[in-house]
Amino acid sequence: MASENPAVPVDPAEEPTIWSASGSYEDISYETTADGIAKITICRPEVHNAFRPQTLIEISAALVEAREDERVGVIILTGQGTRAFCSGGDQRVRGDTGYLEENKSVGRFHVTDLHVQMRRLPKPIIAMVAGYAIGGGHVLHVVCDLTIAADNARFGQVGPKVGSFDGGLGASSLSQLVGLKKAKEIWFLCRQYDAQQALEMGLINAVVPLAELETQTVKWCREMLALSPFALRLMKASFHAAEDGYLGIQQLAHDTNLLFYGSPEAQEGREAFKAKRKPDFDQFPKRA
Ligand SMILES: CC(C)(COP(=O)(O)OP(=O)(O)OC[C@H]1O[C@@H](n2cnc3c(N)ncnc32)[C@H](O)[C@@H]1OP(=O)(O)O)[C@@H](O)C(=O)NCCC(=O)NCCSC(=O)c1cc(O)c2ccccc2c1O
Repeated sequence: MASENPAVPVDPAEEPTIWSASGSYEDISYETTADGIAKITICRPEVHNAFRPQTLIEISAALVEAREDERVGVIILTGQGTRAFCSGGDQRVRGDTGYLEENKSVGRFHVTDLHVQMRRLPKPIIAMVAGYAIGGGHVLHVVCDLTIAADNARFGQVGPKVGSFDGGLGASSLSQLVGLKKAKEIWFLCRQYDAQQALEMGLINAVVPLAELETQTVKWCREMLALSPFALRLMKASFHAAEDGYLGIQQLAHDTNLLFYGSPEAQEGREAFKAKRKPDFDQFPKRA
């Protein structure tokens, strides 16, 4: 919002949001703001934004786009319209071998790789949820780093009702969020929970009026954009390191490498190799 008094600087968190669309996608849209927010929207409102393989392939491509874009610091994942964030796998293309991509006879679960990609992506991903986050759509928001929900949001798992289950992050991350007993309740009873209940159980970060969902989510994004991107990257990796085992440690370790490469000590090793001389590491302290 423009300040009425030109002497008073505009709070960047209050700047109006102008989205620019890019890419050519069938099931999603990809938009960015000039100040570094990317928004990925599932555009299948006729099925409450259920995903088919193509949808997940496109989300994955858009995440790569957002990751590679050095201007982007935070990513919003959402669904088109106000009735649903996402209702999970499109049951119309669920085959006997997994979800079927067009023109393929053998199915698979594209979410397996997508969940890993979201977890390893070194920028915060924020789920912006209006309406249903159900089944695999619920797991998607669980895998996001933060969730802002509209007051009409409804959360729940339906797997055991429809002959499915997600024992991956849909179980482990969920129980980290809400505790083991509550996570088991969510899966064993397949109830739906409203936004307030979800907030109370630690499943989401905030509930806002539906009409303010995007402005509030953008405000959260801008607060993150004002912070050190590398510190956020390391915090995301740190939160996942233990649960992700060696691969979690790998992420943190390689992030440390990124920092180490900038140090005179690492540079001495590189320069000595290139100059075909012995490296002089004696100049560096053996730090306590
Ligand atoms: C979400 C609902 C509770 C909403 O109910 P409501 O009564 O408001 O709306 P309708 O039921 O009338 O829905 C409107 C319209 O959308 C269609 N639709 C909704 N969800 C889906 C869906 N997931 N797939 C296909 N179509 C859907 C619905 O049929 C209506 O169409 P019309 O033509 O009749 O108008 C309720 O809709 C609901 O319960 N939906 C089903 C939720 C569901 O079963 N989701 C799948 C769960 S399993 C899953 O997601 C999953 C995916 C994976 O990739 C996995 C991978 C690995 C392991 C496990 C996985 C997994 O479990």
